[in-house]
Amino acid sequence: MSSASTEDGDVPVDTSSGPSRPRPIRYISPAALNLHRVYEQNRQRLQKKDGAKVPDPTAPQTKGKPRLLLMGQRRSGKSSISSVVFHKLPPSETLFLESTARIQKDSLSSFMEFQVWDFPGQIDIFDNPNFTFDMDAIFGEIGALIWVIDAQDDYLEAVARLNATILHLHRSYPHINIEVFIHKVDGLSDDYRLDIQRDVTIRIQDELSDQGVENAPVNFHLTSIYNHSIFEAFSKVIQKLIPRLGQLEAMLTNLCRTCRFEKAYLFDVNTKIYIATDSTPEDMASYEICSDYVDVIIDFTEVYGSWPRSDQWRARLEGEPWAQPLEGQVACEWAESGMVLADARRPIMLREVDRFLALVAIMKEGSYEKMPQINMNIDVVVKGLTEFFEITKPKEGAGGVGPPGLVSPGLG
Ligand SMILES: Nc1nc2c(ncn2[C@@H]2O[C@H](COP(=O)(O)OP(=O)(O)OP(=O)(O)O)[C@@H](O)[C@H]2O)c(=O)[nH]1
Repeated sequence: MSSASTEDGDVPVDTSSGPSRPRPIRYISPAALNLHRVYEQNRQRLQKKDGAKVPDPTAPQTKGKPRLLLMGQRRSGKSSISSVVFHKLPPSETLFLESTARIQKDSLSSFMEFQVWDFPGQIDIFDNPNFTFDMDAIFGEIGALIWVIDAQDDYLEAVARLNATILHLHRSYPHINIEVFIHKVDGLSDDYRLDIQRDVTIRIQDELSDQGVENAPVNFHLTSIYNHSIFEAFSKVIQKLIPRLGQLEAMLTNLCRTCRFEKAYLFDVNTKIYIATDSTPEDMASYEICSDYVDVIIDFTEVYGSWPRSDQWRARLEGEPWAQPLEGQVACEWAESGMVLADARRPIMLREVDRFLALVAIMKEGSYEKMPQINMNIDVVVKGLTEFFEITKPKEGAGGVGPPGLVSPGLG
């Protein structure tokens, strides 16, 4: 399961004068070093190609952790989004969140390490009389800028500030993805949501093309913390940070074809963000049911995880149709796998990949009888996924190791 550490962030200022303080020595595994090197080379190559500024690789900001920056007007919902998605705060409790006074930095260790920075709405980093912001320290990492617009409020000023921000960034950091969350759409009708999205999109595109900026990487999402839309939007944002996402998708597409699954998702179990899915068209209803299923399993195992099981129970699970010792049926030693929930027609299957990731698939009617073959195929895919993520996983001793994910009801 993911673990998060929160620092009450100091505003990064330009500290060019005075000797730099020695930083604590941290163990970095050879795999992480190699990954960091490849990542750096790739970033510098991309930036050189476009003649953009290449930040100093020894500067403290290049820690190899992609960064998500949450920006927007005051009370637009930035802290609520971060708390609901990354800290499991119930949406109704965001009503009591205080306004953010300083940059809030979260470091998240999951299937990959990344950071989430929550900016106070009242600070304009490009036009601030009190501070000189170190732009490289903020925007130096490849990641995404998430601009939150309150759709229930007058959004013209928010759009104007977003335009100014895009224009500033476009010059020095043209590759940063800008993700616009048109937020708090829960109180709005479907038609009105689409009207707002169209209006915001046109206002941004018109302003950018007036300024001669074409094809800026700006994407739009309709979001609310009161439903799955915020998780779905974050899934899309995170997926852009995963190298070789296409290979993950190809694995899931092959699995769906071989096992005749309707849809398969690879979930980060802690945040319910999906890392990848197969190539069939996006389907919100499938995502919702799979996401709820992850929740059910987590809740269930939290309640019953340590329940001692009888030999009889174990014998039943090891018998037909699985015919395998329980240890052989689990994806890793910390976690249960191969859970099947059969509603009337479409069984849903969850299989853990490791302590962070779970494969969830919606099967077709009648596929339950073919579980032994399906399990064999899933074994192969889980092995492939494990290899894929091996290099990006946080290592023991390098910090950020969370408790086991879905603890087996039987093995607890
Ligand atoms: N209806 C609705 N309200 C939301 C949503 N997200 C956040 N809110 C509410 O918006 C209010 C402001 O949320 P915050 O997260 O504090 O806003 P912020 O952008 O972090 O504000 P600053 O820290 O001042 O920059 C809170 O009362 C939240 O409950 C949403 O999706 N729908």
